[in-house]
Amino acid sequence: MSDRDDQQRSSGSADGNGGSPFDLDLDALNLSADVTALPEDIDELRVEIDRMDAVILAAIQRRSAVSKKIGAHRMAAGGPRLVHSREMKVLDRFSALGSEGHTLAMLLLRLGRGPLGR
Ligand SMILES: O=C(O)C(=O)C[C@]1(C(=O)O)C=C[C@@H](O)C=C1
Repeated sequence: MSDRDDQQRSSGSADGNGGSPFDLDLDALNLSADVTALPEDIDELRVEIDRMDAVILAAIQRRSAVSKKIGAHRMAAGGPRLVHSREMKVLDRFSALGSEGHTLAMLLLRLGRGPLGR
């Protein structure tokens, strides 16, 4: 079995990306929600929390910047500030997290487009 096969198996999906259509090497970031192999030591677990927060923060900052860039392009071309269909897709995506996913998705959208009504 190849290393690639191993990666695909360990991530638990056929494409090795947790169902993502993107060519993301999520295995390299070690993002598996299976934490059974982690130590039981709280200090060590907190190091992993801190690492995850760094990844999440960087991802949110990049997402916000990309979203602002799209918005600027669209509005410069005379388009609308918001695209409802795209926002629905984001909300749907984060419903994987349950009801709090909606709150998180709304927050991500707000970070990208700025507060409404300005
Ligand atoms: O996809 C777009 O057109 C965007 O402007 C990005 C984005 C987002 O952050 O996901 C932001 C504002 C829009 O209302 C819809 C989606």
